[in-house]
Amino acid sequence: MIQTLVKTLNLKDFTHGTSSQRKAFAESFTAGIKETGFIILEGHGVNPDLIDKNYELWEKFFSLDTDTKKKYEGILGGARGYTGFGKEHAKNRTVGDLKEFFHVGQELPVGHPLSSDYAANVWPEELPELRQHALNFYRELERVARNMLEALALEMDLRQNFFSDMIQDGNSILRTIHYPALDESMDKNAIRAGEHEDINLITLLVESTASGLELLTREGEWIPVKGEKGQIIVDAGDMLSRISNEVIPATTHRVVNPEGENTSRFSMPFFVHPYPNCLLETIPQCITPDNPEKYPAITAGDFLYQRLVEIGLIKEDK
Ligand SMILES: O=C(O)CCC(=O)C(=O)O
Ligand SMILES: [Fe+2]
Repeated sequence: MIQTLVKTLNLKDFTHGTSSQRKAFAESFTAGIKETGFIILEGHGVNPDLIDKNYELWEKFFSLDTDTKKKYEGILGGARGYTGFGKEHAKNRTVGDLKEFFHVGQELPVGHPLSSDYAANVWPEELPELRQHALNFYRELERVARNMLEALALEMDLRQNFFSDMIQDGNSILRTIHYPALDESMDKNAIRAGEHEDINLITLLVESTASGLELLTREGEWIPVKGEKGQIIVDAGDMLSRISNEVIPATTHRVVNPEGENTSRFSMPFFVHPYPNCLLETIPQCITPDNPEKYPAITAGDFLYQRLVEIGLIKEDK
């Protein structure tokens, strides 16, 4: 049932296909995120060795002692660097998630007009190789995101670069997450990642090392989704929901605690964000008499700030 509900698509159909294959890909992707919330992507062209190398290096980082990891903590509400265990919680929860993670953000050349909009990345000095591999991976995921957004624009009858221009030099985040094996000291009410929607336009979830990811169907049923090695799961976030006037709702998902073998889990979501000054305005085609405009325009930066307060990563200025 799960296999039939969440479609598997091949990105080559869009990047190298005939015009009818491109159209079919765009249609299936859009229908998938609209109706189910997730699609599984193959043929994305990200080198498997690059994925393995990133996992290998990040696993080494998370195995460092807590004091060492904390040297890289606390940069702009977790926008960059390390966020410690239990700190982030889903929007309507007070119990922290059972995870620690590390954020890598956009790096632009010195003198680039947007370079001062972004905090500098932090790199663990214990792992000198990490920077190059993480940034290569970031660029590759940006490329895949751009393709997916072009497909979405095609299906929505928008100009090809409508969405991909929004993420040009954008504020996307590569998050590597470590969910440790459960132990007695952990809060019994906590789960690996509480039910939530992502803040951004779309998310690319690179193959995780274990199961646990679940999707809430439009019918209100939780179903497990596990990408196989080499696959990327793609879902829609709140920003896309907002500008599409909820025509494409954000996907509700969570990561549940292991039931069988109690092992740690690693995953790497890439949150695809616009540049901070990008105006999130409702797409006119998504406003109809039955679906009048729901949200005023807001910049991506302001929207992100509001949401980071809600999930406990930023304390609001009073
Ligand atoms: O670990 C996963 O598979 C999903 C993580 C997630 O949903 C998130 O960090 O927003
Ligand atoms: Fe998420």
